[in-house]
Amino acid sequence: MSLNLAAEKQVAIAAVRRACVLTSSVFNKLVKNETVTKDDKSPVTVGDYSAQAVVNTILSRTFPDDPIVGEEDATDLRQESGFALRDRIIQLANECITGELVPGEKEEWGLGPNQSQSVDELLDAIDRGNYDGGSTGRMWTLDPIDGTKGFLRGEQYAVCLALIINARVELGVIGCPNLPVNGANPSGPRGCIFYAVRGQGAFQVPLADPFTTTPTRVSIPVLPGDQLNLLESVEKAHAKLSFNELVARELGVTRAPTRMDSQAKYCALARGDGGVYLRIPTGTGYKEKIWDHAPGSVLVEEAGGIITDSRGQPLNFGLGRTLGENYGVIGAGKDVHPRVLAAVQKVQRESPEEA
Ligand SMILES: Nc1ncnc2c1ncn2[C@@H]1O[C@H](COP(=O)(O)OS(=O)(=O)O)[C@@H](OP(=O)(O)O)[C@H]1O
Ligand SMILES: [Mg+2]
Ligand SMILES: [Mg+2]
Ligand SMILES: [Mg+2]
Repeated sequence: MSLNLAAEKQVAIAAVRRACVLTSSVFNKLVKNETVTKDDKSPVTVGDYSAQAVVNTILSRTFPDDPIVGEEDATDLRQESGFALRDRIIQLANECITGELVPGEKEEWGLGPNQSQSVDELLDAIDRGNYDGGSTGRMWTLDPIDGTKGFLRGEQYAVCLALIINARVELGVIGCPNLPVNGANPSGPRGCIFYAVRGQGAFQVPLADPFTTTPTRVSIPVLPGDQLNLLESVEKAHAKLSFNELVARELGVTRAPTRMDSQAKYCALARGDGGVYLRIPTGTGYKEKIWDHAPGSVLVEEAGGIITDSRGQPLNFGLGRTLGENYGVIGAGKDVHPRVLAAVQKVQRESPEEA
């Protein structure tokens, strides 16, 4: 049964749209000391923190009882060494949240021009993302900037938000400020939002034109010789690209893969720009985070695709902040997915050193 979730969808799209405007403008103003390295060596910028503050503030005003699993937390910003960064984040978040309504947003979701939030309010909003997750009830999951490395390079990144109810992703919204609106015209206008409510289909809407919504579908290969376009990570540390080469060979794919940061890969798959999402872990024991896959998975499923791990198991969003025992992610259209899964498993059997 499909849930309605009309209000949740509108709030989530409005919040993601605001965060996209914020992060695009931050990119143009970013200076060197506005990026810090987290304990796991990954980068985080004033853009990530302020986008999480904005989205969490909007969600908390509308759905005050819903917990949020967000990527970032404000611990570093509460220490004296983080005060300069903190002040910049507060300024950016307040500018964004008190700015003009974004189209499609209702008055009561945003904050008025005189409603700047205090430092504590915004740090607490960031920390609303500290929920541990779990298998029951409602929770949101937020990646304020997915693909921070892509963001810093001026390439693909995404603002990603999903609503999970009883461990099932029911709503996903992904904003891609740098993704061409038309995949067939890469030099054309950029910036789009993708969204899906389970049972209601998947859609794309340009960031600049919120009233032109188009349904998206995964592509269906017509001829047996049709070349699949593999969508892969950019960072070698995130996915084993040599494994992907063996899978491509097994599938008879000779065209070069498309490498792209972030859940923009799921969006490309959902609108038929790519044929396969393939992410095989590098064997370091890294556990995938739910915010890196929740919105993308419902989007692709609603666009007619299938998402599993490399064993063919569904992704389990009910185990906490990570996907736990899921190993790797394979996404593709219904007809293609079984072929890719078989190819992955064959390579795992025949080249165990790669698996
Ligand atoms: N070691 C390792 N293995 C797998 N995944 C990792 C790893 N380290 C980080 N991450 C997460 O990867 C997120 C970005 O994924 P991408 O697919 O965009 O990767 S890539 O940048 O294109 O390679 C990235 O998301 P963001 O931190 O939001 O950018 C991380 O959550
Ligand atoms: Mg990160
Ligand atoms: Mg991420
Ligand atoms: Mg992130």
